Amino acid sequence: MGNQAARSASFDASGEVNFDHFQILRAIGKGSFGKVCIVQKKDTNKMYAMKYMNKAMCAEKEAIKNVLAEVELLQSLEHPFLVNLWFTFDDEEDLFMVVDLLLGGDLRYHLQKEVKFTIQSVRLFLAEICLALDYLRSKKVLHRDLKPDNILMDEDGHYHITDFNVATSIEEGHSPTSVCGTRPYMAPEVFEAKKGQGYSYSADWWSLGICTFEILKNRRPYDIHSNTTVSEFRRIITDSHKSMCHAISSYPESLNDLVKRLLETDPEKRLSSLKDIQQHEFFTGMNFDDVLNRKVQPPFIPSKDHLNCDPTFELEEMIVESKPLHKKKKRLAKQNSKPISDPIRDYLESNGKVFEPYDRERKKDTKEE
Ligand SMILES: Nc1ncnc2c1ncn2[C@@H]1O[C@H](COP(=O)(O)OP(=O)(O)OP(=O)(O)O)[C@@H](O)[C@H]1O
Repeated sequence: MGNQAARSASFDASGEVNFDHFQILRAIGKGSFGKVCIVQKKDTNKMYAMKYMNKAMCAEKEAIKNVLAEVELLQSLEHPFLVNLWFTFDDEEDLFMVVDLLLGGDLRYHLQKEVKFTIQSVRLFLAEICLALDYLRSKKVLHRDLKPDNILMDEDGHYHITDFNVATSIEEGHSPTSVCGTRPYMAPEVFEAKKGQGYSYSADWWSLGICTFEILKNRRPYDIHSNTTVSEFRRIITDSHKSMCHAISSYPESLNDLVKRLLETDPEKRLSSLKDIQQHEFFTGMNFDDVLNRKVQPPFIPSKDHLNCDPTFELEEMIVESKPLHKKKKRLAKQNSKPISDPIRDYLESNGKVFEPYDRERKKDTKEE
């Protein structure tokens, strides 16, 4: 991406974090609400992924509430196996989230490439994600959309959970009851939440069970789709339970048992805590402190020869995009005379709040002083 504007911009590194503090290197991805590019912070030279969402588009898609909730939630979290938020700021057009840069591609990408994960890889994958889920539980957070698309790998082969768009905080004594997430990965109690009792942390562990099966077999255990109805759901799970068990029967018994216990339909009986995991035979001999400290060498390391993402995003940004990021400075300078509506700040104002940029680096410095 051309970055003349960013490069030549003068900026005050001691001031509030903003777009000028970063050099835009290249576009790497596109989600339903925004785009992602690789950036370098000019004062520290650290690399990050910068997600930016057009404010007007957020308002059009009625996504403002969720986006702001995600930003607020991410500010309270930090863990080696999450994609951590470092900075948030905005300008007239966009809301920016600067997060850990993970260049190993998402798990979906590797499944599509038909990577054969060894038992040892699956073991480390599970240990790292279980540590992240345990951390989320300690923060009273339920992710609600754990799936291969939302698990990113770093260049060393460690796993990181991302996309907290539908995550929720669980208040003491209040179980969430809204049907949320991606159907093929949704726990039965979430799928049936409206007629049931609500659900809790164990819902994420069901999704982890589905992901684990998918890593082993490169397909999901149950034929559930975005249009599967509540009444079909139970029948599909009951009818396919035997074939699910059969499909994994050639793996070591301890792994078999683990997958079945993650895919336990009764959330009360489901394996759903780090303690359960640490005591399970499949993890005999695994030192979870070493895992947490990234001292366990990942058996599968994503290829470094190429960026594990689609190069078309870069081309699209340069050719098709009507408001390219690298021309932002000029564009905003032209607009300066015109008053621009700001749906995000308006939304906050109507809720008695103001937009505040976030800077995790500065927070850490202030703590250390
Ligand atoms: N932290 C990151 N490091 C490296 N690449 C990333 C990072 N976050 C996202 N990407 C890339 O950008 C793409 C789009 O990510 P994004 O999170 O915006 O959307 P999504 O998860 O695909 O979709 P949705 O917006 O529907 O959740 C991802 O598929 C991935 O290739």
